[in-house]
Amino acid sequence: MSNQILQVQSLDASYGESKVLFDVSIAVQERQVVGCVGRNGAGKSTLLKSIAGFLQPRAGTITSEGVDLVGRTAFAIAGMGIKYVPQDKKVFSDLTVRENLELGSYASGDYNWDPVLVFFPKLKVLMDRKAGWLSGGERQMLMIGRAILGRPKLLLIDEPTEGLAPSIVSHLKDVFRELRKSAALVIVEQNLPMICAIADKIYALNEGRLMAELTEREQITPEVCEPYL
Ligand SMILES: Nc1ncnc2c1ncn2[C@@H]1O[C@H](COP(=O)(O)OP(=O)(O)OP(=O)(O)O)[C@@H](O)[C@H]1O
Repeated sequence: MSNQILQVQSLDASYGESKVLFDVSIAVQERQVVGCVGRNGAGKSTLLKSIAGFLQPRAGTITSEGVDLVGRTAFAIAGMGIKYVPQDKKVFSDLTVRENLELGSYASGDYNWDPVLVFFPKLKVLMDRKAGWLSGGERQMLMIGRAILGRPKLLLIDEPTEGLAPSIVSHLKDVFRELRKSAALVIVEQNLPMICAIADKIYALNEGRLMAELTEREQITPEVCEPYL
């Protein structure tokens, strides 16, 4: 279906000889929030990396609105409005927050920072601070802020709340609820109350295989997801 923001079909992925994903299929519609849960090493990050073009799949197809993503570079995929926020919260540590945002603007061609600063007003007072000195929460704000430049159609966000204080988790939850008004989100999360509060659909992975696809509101609960962690 061409109006699908993302369709992954029968994806196999590996690092060298080591196979990590087996026959994984997921679908994301416009403005949907899709959660991906699973134990450590289940292959969640590998799934996001494959979609974002950082890892070329061994088999399977990945399309966005009918356009094939496999074989395109990560830069080209980002240019199509599919932005990836990795788990490692890597920023340019020696550059200021402002300079990090400037690089995001340069890459996306979007120099309007108003939406970023509406979501994350704290970044205004941190503009001249080196990004390497930011707290984990502030760094996550910068990463997500940079990713929303260019008004992406799909955000792939890997464990955004890991290690963050409850107040920042709650803030990010509100930000994701706002972001979904203009973009679809795929969020890898271990925080089940948080992801269940905002997701329309949850995929559970285990040892590289899809174990469950939860689509009914009453299934999207921490209790139902817990056995997959
Ligand atoms: N660059 C790499 N080279 C080789 N193996 C890797 C590499 N990255 C990940 N793996 C392996 O692939 C498997 C899946 O890892 P992945 O990071 O996708 O899992 P995950 O579900 O995101 O786990 P976590 O929650 O711990 O981040 C693991 O067995 C991991 O050791």
